[in-house]
Amino acid sequence: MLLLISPDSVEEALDCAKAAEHLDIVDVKKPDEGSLGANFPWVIREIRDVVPADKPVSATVGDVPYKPGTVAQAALGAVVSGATYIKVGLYGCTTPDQGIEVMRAVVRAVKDHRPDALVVASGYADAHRIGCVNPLAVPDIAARSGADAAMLDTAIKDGTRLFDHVPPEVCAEFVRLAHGSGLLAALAGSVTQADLGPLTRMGTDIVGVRGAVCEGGDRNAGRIRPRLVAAFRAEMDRQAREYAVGVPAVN
Ligand SMILES: O=C[C@H](O)COP(=O)(O)O
Repeated sequence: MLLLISPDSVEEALDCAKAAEHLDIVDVKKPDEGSLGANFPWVIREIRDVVPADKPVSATVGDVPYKPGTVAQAALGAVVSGATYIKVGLYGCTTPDQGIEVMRAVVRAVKDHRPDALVVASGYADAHRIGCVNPLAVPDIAARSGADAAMLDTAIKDGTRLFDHVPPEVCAEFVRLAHGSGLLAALAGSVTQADLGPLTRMGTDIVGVRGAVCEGGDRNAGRIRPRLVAAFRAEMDRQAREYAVGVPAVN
């Protein structure tokens, strides 16, 4: 399982860089513009410059409306700025067809510019609270639009977590659906170390985290701390080892 960490600024990205050996992907976002809030192109560029070259930089394109042209252009902005994982939150898409339309436009915009960039279609575990597409529709949206990964995050960061909205057995079905279509499965949403056992066992490819590696577990007021990234990775590694030898780790 890969560890994706979401800094909100160049300063936080520098702290991620200090913990680079413990993480896999640096994901640029702007949390004060939403769960998948998009940051400025120059911030993506500066973060690309300070993160070690062997670590991919991801960027969120926003909690996007059902406006395929607008979103495609924003996605191109992210890839031109140096991101090679482009994450789109299908916030304003109320039907799978709308999600496919938006994601097809994004895939074309991104891959025309950079064929090796990965496109991530993200739904929301708490979709029922915001009225967007059902979490289990996301793998099919991703597959039918030519995206590379299906993801879930939470839209409303009020302390509720991924598993509060989509229980582990349903997340496991999400992962199965994604893998069945040849996609990567990414899961996030106030994930804590306690969630790593189930996430590992269900075969999650990427876990996305911010709050759990911020001081005080506070994704807004707290800052990302290298020692918390290291501790999170240590628990991921422990779960992976236990799973590999068939001994369920005690959470
Ligand atoms: O992509 C991952 C998100 O940044 C997760 O943030 P969170 O762990 O604070 O919910």
